[in-house]
Amino acid sequence: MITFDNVSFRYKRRKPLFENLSLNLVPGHIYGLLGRNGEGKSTLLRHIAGLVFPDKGEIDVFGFKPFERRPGFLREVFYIPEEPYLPSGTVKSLSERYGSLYVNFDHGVFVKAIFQFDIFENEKLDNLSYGQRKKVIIAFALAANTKVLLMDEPTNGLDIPSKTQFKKLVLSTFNEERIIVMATHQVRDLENLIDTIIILHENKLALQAKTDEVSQLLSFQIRPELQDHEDVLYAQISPGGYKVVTKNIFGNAGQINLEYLFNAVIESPSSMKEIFDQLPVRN
Ligand SMILES: Nc1ncnc2c1ncn2[C@@H]1O[C@H](COP(=O)(O)OP(=O)(O)OP(=O)(O)O)[C@@H](O)[C@H]1O
Repeated sequence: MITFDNVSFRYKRRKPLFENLSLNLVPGHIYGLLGRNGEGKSTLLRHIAGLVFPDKGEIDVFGFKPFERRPGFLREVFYIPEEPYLPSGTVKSLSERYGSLYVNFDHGVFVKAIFQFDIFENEKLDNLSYGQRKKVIIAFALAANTKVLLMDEPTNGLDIPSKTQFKKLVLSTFNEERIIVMATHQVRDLENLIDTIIILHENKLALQAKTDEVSQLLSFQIRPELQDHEDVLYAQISPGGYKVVTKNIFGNAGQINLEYLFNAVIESPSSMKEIFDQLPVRN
């Protein structure tokens, strides 16, 4: 379990980034963390990883205070920053040298992921492109089998087939004991992968909802015209008419569009809050 209890934080000489932020993340879920540029997504991941500590409030990660960075904590939390660092050596040597830092490291998972990402085991890490380096660190992180896996913009630099492989690999290595949090702007890449959406907006948690809750409460449709639009929470013109987000009054769960959901939360935060306040409080 990861808990933020009334966390406030600002970088020195900067405006506040989080104000009394409370959050509960539980094992068995893949969270998608969304927010506009500079909203604090990377900073939130860095708080969980213990690389930044809060000015106020408490953070608990499976019983550890992250910023103490105890060995038991470091063995169970893997953080992939947007620009990951890789040491020198071959792809294979990464797993051989550093896998033992993680008690549950599965060399077989690493080899399989590397193969599926079309990377050669004997390739030198220094010679890899940005996207290939990203794939290697993702393969290593999935093989590390930590309880917590934090990924910042994991699909940046991945080509289209690799994004599909990425989703398959994440789902095939995921289990009920793990928490995965992915911060991204590439919302399409998260479709059918994440099961819970977190949106940060203006120093606060604007939304935390499971995808099935979103589809029960909201409807995403295309309307040829936008005449009677009182019920519309968000509309965007598109080739087939208007793509709109409305309340789901008929209760038929349909497909979610994460981009429109995000825009609806940013444009109509109070209406969205009212709708999502119907959900039970998470402890
Ligand atoms: N080390 C730092 N020192 C001072 N300010 C920082 C530092 N790191 C980030 N910031 C500032 O904190 C704010 C949040 O940054 P952060 O990278 O967490 O946002 P983000 O939501 O991940 O942004 P993006 O979507 O652009 O990647 C930004 O205004 C950024 O300039």
